[in-house]
Amino acid sequence: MFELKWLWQNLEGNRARYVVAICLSVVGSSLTIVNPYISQRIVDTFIAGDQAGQNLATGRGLLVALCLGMIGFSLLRTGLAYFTTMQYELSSQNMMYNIRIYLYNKIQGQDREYYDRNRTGDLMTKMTGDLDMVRHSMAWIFKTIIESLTIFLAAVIYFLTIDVQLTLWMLILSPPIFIVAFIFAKKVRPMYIDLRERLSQLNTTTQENISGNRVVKAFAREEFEIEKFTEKNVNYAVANKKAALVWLDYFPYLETFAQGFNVVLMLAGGYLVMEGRITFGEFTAFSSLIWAVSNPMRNIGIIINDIQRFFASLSKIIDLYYARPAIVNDHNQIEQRRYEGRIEFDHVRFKYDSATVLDDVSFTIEPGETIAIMGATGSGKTSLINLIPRFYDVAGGRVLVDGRDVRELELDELRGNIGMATQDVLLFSDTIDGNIAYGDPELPEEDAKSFAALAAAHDFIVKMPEGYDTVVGERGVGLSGGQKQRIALARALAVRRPILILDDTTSAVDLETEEHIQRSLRELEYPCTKIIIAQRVSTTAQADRILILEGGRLIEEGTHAELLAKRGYYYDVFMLQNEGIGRQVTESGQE
Ligand SMILES: Nc1ncnc2c1ncn2[C@@H]1O[C@H](COP(=O)(O)OP(=O)(O)OP(=O)(O)O)[C@@H](O)[C@H]1O
Repeated sequence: MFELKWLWQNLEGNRARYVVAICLSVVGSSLTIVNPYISQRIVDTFIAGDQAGQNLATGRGLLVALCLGMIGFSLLRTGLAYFTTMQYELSSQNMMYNIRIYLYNKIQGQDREYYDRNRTGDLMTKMTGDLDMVRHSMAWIFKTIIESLTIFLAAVIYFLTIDVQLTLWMLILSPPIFIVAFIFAKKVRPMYIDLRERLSQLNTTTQENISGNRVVKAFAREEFEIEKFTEKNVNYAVANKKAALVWLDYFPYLETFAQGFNVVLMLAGGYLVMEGRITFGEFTAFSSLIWAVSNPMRNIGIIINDIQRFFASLSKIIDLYYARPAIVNDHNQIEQRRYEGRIEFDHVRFKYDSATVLDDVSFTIEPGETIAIMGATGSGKTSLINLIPRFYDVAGGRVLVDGRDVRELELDELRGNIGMATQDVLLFSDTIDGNIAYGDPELPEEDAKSFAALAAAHDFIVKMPEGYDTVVGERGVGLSGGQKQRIALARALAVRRPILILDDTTSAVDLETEEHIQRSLRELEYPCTKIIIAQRVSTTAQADRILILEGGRLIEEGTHAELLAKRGYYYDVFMLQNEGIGRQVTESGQE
């Protein structure tokens, strides 16, 4: 079976330990029959046999030895069980540790499309609940199965050596138990797959609610969110109960059959004792080992339950394990070149699934140029810039950097030549200094400060209680939208890359601050091609050229003055923005 083969492969480095654990399980479980055997000897020799009285008088030494043997074997079994469990735990924990690292790297290596398709809550479920279910199965469920099977077989073999007929009478109950268990397993499997899906939905709802908590509060939608959560919670609980109740449907049959072993033993065993075919001691051995046959049968339902959960979780992990991103970053250790920063879009077409977002887009940006991109919301601006670091691949045409198709370039090198501040600002829960130096951990504090000053962030940072050492909360909590944008800009500038992409980075800052940032960008001390997505004419007016996108097509291209003269989309936006603020920007781009 593929899943088990996969587990075995991933057990590498811990296989010997796991095999030792299995062997010890088998040995330890086989020893279960030793004490019933000693009991049988004691009963036949000293209690119920014809010579019992005489043996008791003359063979006390043997009796004591047998009793000590029983105690000794009990202790040995306990010690073995302890050591065995430790081996299972160690090997399964080590294996999961390795798989967890691998999966985490795998998630890191996925492309943007993967993140578009997969929910965070689902990925979190895979990395936590599913992995733990598999570990639990490796350590406990497999152990239980192996030990139950061994005890069952050892008991049956021992019974056969005593009396074949009685053994067969007892095993008469096994086939119906297996049939019931098989039907149960078939019925319950899809339920656990469904249950796993509902758990993932529950986690996704919880995760979205926690990360979107500020929006929930802003719209006073707590009640709605609670209802949404309750619905998912009820769904999960109902599915859980349904699966548990299926087990309960089968439980009475399995339990009755399991109890039936005692009845068969009493009837058939009692008859054989009366007939003199087996001794009273042998009957005692049967009686004290009957659990070894009935318990595995009784537990078969629970084991099947766990096995189904195990396979449901394992298949999710395997999906993630083998997920191949379309855009693969091999992280080849090559010497990274510094690009000049020439960018060319050559009849680019791009789509998400089947929806075309960019169509026949062509333009060239020379090294050092500053290009502004403007367009209505949804016109494809972000999609366009995402093609440069190859977050997505084009559906047609080519994107070239320094004259080479980005698909031919080494991804680390390509991305290592681009500084980017995205529209959705994400800061890590770290110090402000740590956030600015995210792309270059070696960045001296003085440099972090000077980039913060360029991004108009220095003044507000030094006013914070601990200045650059202030820890910002998750996603930059404690900072205003504009402050977050400025730190993100400082972070993008601090890496000193030859291509700088800013996606609406100054949308939340006031005009005066924006002017400061524009000046900084013009006066950057390192050579850099800048692509700036902006909605304000005050930002775009300063650019060497402006591209206007509409419905995924490039409809206008030129300088501020050229586009105004064209009296098209840009001119309309210019007029609209300047009506209310007293024509701050003139046609020549000066304030
Ligand atoms: N990950 C995605 N999957 C599917 N469709 C997407 C995805 N991202 C964006 N789109 C769609 O692609 C189109 C262009 O989106 P894009 O974000 O590029 O526009 P934009 O011009 O940057 O908009 P805005 O100014 O609002 O940021 C939109 O219709 C959007 O719905």
